[in-house]
Amino acid sequence: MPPHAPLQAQCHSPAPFSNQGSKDQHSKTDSVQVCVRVRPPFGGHAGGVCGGGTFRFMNESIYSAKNNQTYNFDKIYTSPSTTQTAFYSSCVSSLVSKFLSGYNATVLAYGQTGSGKTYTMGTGGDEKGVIERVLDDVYGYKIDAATDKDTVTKIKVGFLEVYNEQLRDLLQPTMSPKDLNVREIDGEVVVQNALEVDCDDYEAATSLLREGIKGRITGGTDMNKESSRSHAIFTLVLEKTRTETVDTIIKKNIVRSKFHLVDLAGSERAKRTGANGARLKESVNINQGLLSLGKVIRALSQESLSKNNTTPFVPYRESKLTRILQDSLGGNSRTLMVACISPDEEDYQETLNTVVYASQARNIKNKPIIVNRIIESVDHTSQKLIEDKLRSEINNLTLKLQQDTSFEKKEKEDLTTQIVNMRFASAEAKYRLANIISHHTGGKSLPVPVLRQLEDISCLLVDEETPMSAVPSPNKALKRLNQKVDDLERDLERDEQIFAAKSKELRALRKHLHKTVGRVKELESELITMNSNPNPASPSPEKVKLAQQLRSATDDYHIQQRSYSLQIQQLEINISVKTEQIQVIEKGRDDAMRLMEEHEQRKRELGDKIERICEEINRRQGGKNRLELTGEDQLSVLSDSFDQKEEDDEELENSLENAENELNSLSHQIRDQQRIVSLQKQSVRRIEELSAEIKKMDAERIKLTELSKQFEKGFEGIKRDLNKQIDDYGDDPQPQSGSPCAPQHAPSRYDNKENKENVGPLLGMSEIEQLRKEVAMERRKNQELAEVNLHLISEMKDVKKAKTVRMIKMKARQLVEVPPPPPQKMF
Ligand SMILES: Nc1ncnc2c1ncn2[C@@H]1O[C@H](COP(=O)(O)OP(=O)(O)OP(=O)(O)O)[C@@H](O)[C@H]1O
Repeated sequence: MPPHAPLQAQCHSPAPFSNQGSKDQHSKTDSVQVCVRVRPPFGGHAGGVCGGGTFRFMNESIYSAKNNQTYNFDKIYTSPSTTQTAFYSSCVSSLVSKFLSGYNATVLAYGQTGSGKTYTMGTGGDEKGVIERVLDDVYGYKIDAATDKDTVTKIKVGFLEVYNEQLRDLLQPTMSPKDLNVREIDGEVVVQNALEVDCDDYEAATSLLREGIKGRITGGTDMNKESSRSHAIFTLVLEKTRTETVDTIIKKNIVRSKFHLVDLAGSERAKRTGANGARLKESVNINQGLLSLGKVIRALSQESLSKNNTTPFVPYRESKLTRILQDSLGGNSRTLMVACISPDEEDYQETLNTVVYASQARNIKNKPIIVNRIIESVDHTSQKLIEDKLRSEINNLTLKLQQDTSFEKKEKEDLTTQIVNMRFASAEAKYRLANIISHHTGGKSLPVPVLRQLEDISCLLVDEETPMSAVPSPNKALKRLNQKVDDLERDLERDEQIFAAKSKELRALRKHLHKTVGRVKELESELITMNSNPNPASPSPEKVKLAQQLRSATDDYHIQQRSYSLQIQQLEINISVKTEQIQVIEKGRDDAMRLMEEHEQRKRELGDKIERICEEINRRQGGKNRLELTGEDQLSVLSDSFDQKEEDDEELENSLENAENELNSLSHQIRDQQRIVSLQKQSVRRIEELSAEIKKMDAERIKLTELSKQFEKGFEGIKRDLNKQIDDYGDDPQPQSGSPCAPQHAPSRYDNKENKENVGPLLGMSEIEQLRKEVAMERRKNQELAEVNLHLISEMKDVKKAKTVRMIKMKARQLVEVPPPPPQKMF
């Protein structure tokens, strides 16, 4: 153990260190802060670096007499009586408050072995060092922050060690160093697979610190019998999540900051430690990390000193240590370097090295910023309340529409019955009219104009074929509305067209009725003039009855078939719309999957490329190490080949950086694609729903088609029977050609006994009068019903529109955030 000399009186006590900045240009808050701490001499010896005059210490600078140089710092602690508490509060505590407000922070302890790094940081021994004090403050803050109900504060702890250029996770010692890779993700340097443990309190965090310290690799050297042989990086992660809810949107503002507390391995030259064998290899690797750190510091300090702002190459990737500390040096962090030095005369060279090294670090400019992420999601509880409210509104509307619809449906059925009755009455009127004419003219021919008019009336009475189509049920439309949110507007338009067509039909019907009534009036006057003529023979009432039955059956058939065909048409439209929706959803999903696979493939290729480049770098690094091992004296001889290798390295570094950048951007794209795919996944449920609907509609369509065919068959049979019976009577009253022989049968209301009895053989004036009254009454009823119908249609339109708007809004809200459904089997 070498003799140690005590510090003398000219060593200054520390003045409060503040990150507000001191007088010179380097003290700005974004420069790396550097303070020097001199270890008290061992065994109370006097003399040494301070006392021997080798160095002269001032408040913020050190003068080296041997090379006549002055080195500036932010603060210098030379007094043996500087306590850990005083050092922490004057030097480190201001960094903690920055960390708590969201900035990244770093404290690095640098210096030769035995100079007090471990003592200062508290990564060994019993003294409470910087790390525990930082934890004290941070957990104190956490307790204070707990009063803010909108903010959740989480603290995580990680503890790594870089030993022999390999990473070790001190919180999971069994983890293989090969699985710990340094990567840059979203602009943040992270060690993949390294443990970050959630620690709720100070005790939990300090116990992890102790556990990690136990696992650290130490060993005895000539200079320190318990020397740390690795770089130890204790990391605190603070995550503050502030949550706000506006309407149904939950907004999370997450601020994440990192605090690296680094105890570097001793910076002394390998030969001074008296190391050989494994210890020598360790020393070389330690030096390698520190050498790279030195290069990074030199490059960054040149960058900030350069007048033309040229950016030299910064070899962060040269060692694991510099890669992890990339943010702390020249990046997004507030950084403090504690340069620990020994007071002993014999450590002069190491002390000078440390002083030079550390003073360079002061030139590094960092760019600290607070990084926050905002995540928005849907508040499902309030959304559910709104949905429930909307659902109950929809139910009310449905109920109302059902009531309206059943009323409307009944009215329409009545109307249909009345129209059919009226047609029957018209046909009967025509027949009776023919009888009356024949009776009054006694078989003589009528004047031509009278015959024409009679023909017209006859056509009008018999050829009335205005079909009755079923009015689409608003209730059905409402159900469709619920099922097909995407087609709401199209549905509405289609419904309006149907309503318009229906109204047109009703108008045409009224017009026909009007004409019929007019004709009946004209007929009346004609009949009065012809009253004196005798009554000719009339066709048998049975035949007339048969003809009426046939006509009635034909009418019913038409009405029913028309209704079937409209329903089938509507179903086919719905099926094709839904099929189209399925195709669109499936195409989108397939495209996203294909893109993602392509990206994954590219990512694998890039990963392989990066691996190859890293291997190449390691191979070259091995070569460089061998060069260094040949001894310091031969370094100058080999410097040329070393420089060449560095240039090659630079090239490799660049291509590695490019590959990593590409990999990063690919990862972003993949994440985006994954988001799209997870959104697409919810479409699977939609596809299933749509498919079920299509299946149901298809079954309905087949059923309707079948019914229609059966109906046609039945009608053909009835028609054949009736025609045969009519033919058997041998004379004329066949249905007119205007009644196209179309299919159908529904059990005819004219088949029953009561109706048969009501058919009289001939029409007299009183019957015509009666008919006229009936027609007028029907017309009035029709008008009233048409008005009711129009009123209903306009009400339905309003209701539908309002519902459409609500549904579209609801759909839009659902689309804003729907939690990705669990992966499902694709349809
Ligand atoms: N400021 C200080 N006050 C009192 N004792 C100190 C101080 N600094 C260091 N020491 C003591 O000096 C010895 C060496 O210090 P320490 O182990 O911290 O050195 P180190 O730089 O971490 O060495 P290594 O790099 O080999 O791990 C320890 O016994 C420590 O207690």
